[in-house]
Amino acid sequence: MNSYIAPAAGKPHVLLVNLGTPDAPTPTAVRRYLRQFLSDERVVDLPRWKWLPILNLVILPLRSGPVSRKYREIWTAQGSPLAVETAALAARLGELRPDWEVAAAMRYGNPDMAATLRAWVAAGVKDVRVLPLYPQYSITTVASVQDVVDAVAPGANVVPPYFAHPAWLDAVADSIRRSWEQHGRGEHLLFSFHGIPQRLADAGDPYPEQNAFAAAEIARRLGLTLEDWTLTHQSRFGREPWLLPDTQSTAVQLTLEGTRTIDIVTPGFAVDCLETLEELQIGVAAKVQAAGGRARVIPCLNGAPEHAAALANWVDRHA
Ligand SMILES: C=CC1=C(C)c2cc3[nH]c(cc4nc(cc5[nH]c(cc1n2)c(C)c5CCC(=O)O)C(CCC(=O)O)=C4C)c(C)c3C=C
Ligand SMILES: [Fe+2]
Ligand SMILES: [Fe+2]
Repeated sequence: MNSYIAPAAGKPHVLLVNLGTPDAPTPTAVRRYLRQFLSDERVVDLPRWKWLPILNLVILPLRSGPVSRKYREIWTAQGSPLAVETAALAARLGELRPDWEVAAAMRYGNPDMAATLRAWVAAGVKDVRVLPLYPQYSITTVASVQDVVDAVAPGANVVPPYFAHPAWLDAVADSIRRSWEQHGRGEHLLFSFHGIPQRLADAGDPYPEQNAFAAAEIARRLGLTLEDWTLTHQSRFGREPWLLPDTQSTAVQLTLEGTRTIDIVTPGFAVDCLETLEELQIGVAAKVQAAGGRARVIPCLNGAPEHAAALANWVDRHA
């Protein structure tokens, strides 16, 4: 025996988990992705006998084609923005913390979080930390990641939501300031968060309060008054009432009332994705322009060094 080499299994293993995205911007790949995503009872909590026929006979046949065309509009040479940016963030975190093994995975689609966790458990890794890339808790997102962890790596540590972490709040506020310096400051700032059904909020999902806290803390860091900003929700799905007010209606209403320039920031999304790049940057911006105004979407933190540093610090605190 010569020199001793510490086994890789001895390092803390940190898994960043994002929602997931299709493997290709095609109807077939989108269908496969939506089937897995929308079959999750945490996401759609209707009785299976009622939901699965609707999903398979109505939603998937009608939605896969049109949604694949939306993905096509934002697809990059490296792949889906959500996958590319999540991998970039994981790489940045790995550079920052060479003492950790860092990987990126998805709740739905690839790379599959369950497969990564099973491989780590099989390799004898003792210290596994899972960081869901959702700043705010929702049963529809974080509880679903927890389900997979409970099933395949029950000894792993799931790091709590970071919506109140000062370093993260500072990083988002700084990104808004930087956008203002580069492009000028809009007359109004919208904090746009992905929606959930109002019914889940009424039943106690803490998501709305965590969004409100984060938006108010970021606004405070920017010295904004209550007239300067509005919290809105986007990406409504299905027919039941979702959280209000809606991002697009609010942006158009503000424009019609005379606001000429609107900035939109999305502190519920760790990285840019279909919902920020297509729904907001393409869709909402066009509606605002048609109403005679201008909306600018501020990029997510993505692989920014301050983002990786804030998350590293948060993971450390919850070891
Ligand atoms: C009942 C349906 C849905 C709930 C509840 C929901 C909650 C939720 N979603 C995110 C983050 C993202 N969602 C994204 C896409 C997306 N979301 C839904 C449905 C629900 N989301 C669908 C059907 C889709 C796919 C696109 C479409 O068919 O319209 C994405 C982007 C994925 C990408 O590939 O870029 C993100 C991110 C959160 C944070 C959340 C609850 C808090
Ligand atoms: Fe969603
Ligand atoms: Fe959407």
